[in-house]
Amino acid sequence: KQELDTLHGKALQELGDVQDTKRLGDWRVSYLGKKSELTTLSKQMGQLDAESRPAYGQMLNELRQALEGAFATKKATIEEAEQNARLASETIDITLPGRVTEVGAVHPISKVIREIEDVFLGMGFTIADGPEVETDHYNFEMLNLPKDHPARDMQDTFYITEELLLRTHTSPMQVRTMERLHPHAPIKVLVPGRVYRRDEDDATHSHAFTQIEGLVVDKGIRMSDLKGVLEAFAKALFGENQRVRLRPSYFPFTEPSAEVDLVCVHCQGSGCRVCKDTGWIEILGSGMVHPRVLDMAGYDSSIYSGFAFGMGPERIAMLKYGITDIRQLYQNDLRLLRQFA
Ligand SMILES: Cc1ccc(OCc2nc(C(=O)N[C@H]3CCS(=O)(=O)C3)cs2)cc1
Repeated sequence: KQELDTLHGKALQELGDVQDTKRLGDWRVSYLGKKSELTTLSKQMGQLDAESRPAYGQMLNELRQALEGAFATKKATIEEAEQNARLASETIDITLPGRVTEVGAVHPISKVIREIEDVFLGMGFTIADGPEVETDHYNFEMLNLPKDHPARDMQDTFYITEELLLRTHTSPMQVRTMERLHPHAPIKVLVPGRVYRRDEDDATHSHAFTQIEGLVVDKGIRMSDLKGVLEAFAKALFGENQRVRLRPSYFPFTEPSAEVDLVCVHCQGSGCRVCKDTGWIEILGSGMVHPRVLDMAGYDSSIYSGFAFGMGPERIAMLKYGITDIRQLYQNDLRLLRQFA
């Protein structure tokens, strides 16, 4: 009896220290398994005298049941603890804020180019793309800028060879379009693209910038068509109550030529430093296509007429979004770019 009580106490004491199912399994093997003391004692029952055997057997069974019970309770406790631990680790706190996925943003210049393209697409223009490495022939000669013309040095040009250069405007692609569609097809084409200038890379100029030019050629195209189209463009981009003003100008490839002003977006025309107190801001250049340009490209200028315009999307973006320094468009400052997401 004494021996069994000691065994009972030892088993329960050890069970108290068991914390996980692995250790629990080991305890079960050592106290209830084939090689356990309990099993050994049971086997030795045969050596007992007959009259004390039933009582002893009874005590052995009670001990086994007690240990089995203690084991089952411990097992349930440990499993519950493990279950709770698992639940705790897998608990998702749904009140936590979501993880924001970083999204990019469209660059203000790209945004403006797309808006400008949409406006002219809506007016039935086609969008064309052309080579950035051009010939002197298409970049200058076909635009009424012969070899000795003084206007050439205005276009500080990156020459690659005597004949090859980086285009200084997107006009060559309009010439190519006329050559492809002449002598009769009407033309309404918009040519956005990168153009290059050699003059110093200062605060307001960059060697490479974007330009968008447009060309309309048909029978009976008049200056009023030019004004109407450009006014519709200005209203689409800068608001319905915008107005445009045409100021006489000169370009070798257009005659007459006109620079187009917008009512100052900053002061609505009352005058400020942005518009130098004139109330107007220049947004683009334009004019009726010079008859020689039409003839050289295969359209008979006695039958056909047309108008053309050219603008810088950087400048349009600056006006539209109130960006005062052109360099801000190239510094990739996220504080600026994020505003266009
Ligand atoms: C066949 C053809 C005939 C005529 C053409 O005239 C395109 C034109 N461009 C301008 C003009 O002022 N452009 C500048 C404005 C700002 S800018 O982006 O630096 C370039 C006026 S008329 C084009 C093609």
